[in-house]
Amino acid sequence: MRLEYPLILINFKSYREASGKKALELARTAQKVSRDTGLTIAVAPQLTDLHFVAANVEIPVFSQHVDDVSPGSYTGHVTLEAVKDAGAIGTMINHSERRVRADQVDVIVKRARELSLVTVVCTNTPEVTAAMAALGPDIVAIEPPELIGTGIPVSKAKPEVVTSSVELVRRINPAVKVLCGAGITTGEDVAAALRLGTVGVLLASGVVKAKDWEKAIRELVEPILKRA
Ligand SMILES: O=C[C@H](O)COP(=O)(O)O
Repeated sequence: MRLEYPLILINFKSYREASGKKALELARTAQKVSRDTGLTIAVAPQLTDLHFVAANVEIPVFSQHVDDVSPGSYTGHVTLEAVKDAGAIGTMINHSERRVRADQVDVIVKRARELSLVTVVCTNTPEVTAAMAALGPDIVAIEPPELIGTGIPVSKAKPEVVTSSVELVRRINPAVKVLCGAGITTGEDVAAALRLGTVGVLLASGVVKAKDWEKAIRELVEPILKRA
């Protein structure tokens, strides 16, 4: 599946509000807004919900994590092959809440490419973003961990972190797309992220914990529609 941009990637994390049947409800809500607006809205459900969600929606579905192991005797691990079989189009790697070593990122990115899986490598500083871009993922997502879940958007609180990351990626590997995340909750936060040179956002609590998911997602994409 070829991803279109801008991209809104909603990470369900381990929130109870978006697990089990509710994971599919939220994914279908995202799909409804995506169909109405023509914008790419992707979801990253918990692993236990991945196949269930991917089998019942047409929007892009990502795994939140994979391990750097091949199929075989690896109890409790998650292989790229398994998330592909489950219907994911790609995977996040190295989220600040699920860190892996740089050498593991390197292995995963290379193997994901062989399997035509999209890779979203999460980073915490411009320097780490530059290092991860050199490994050739499809996407890097710069997210200062201290802003995660705060509702204080990185695109306004730390714009320089975003612009530095965009600039470094442009220099080191211009084929890599840049998302930003952490504290993104409003359409203006998304618009600010796009103005800073990213191609979209990675977010979680602003949608998952919203009382009205559809209203929250529509509000997020409104400014993008105005740009079009
Ligand atoms: O994966 C999403 C990021 O950790 C941001 O989380 P947040 O939108 O709740 O701040």
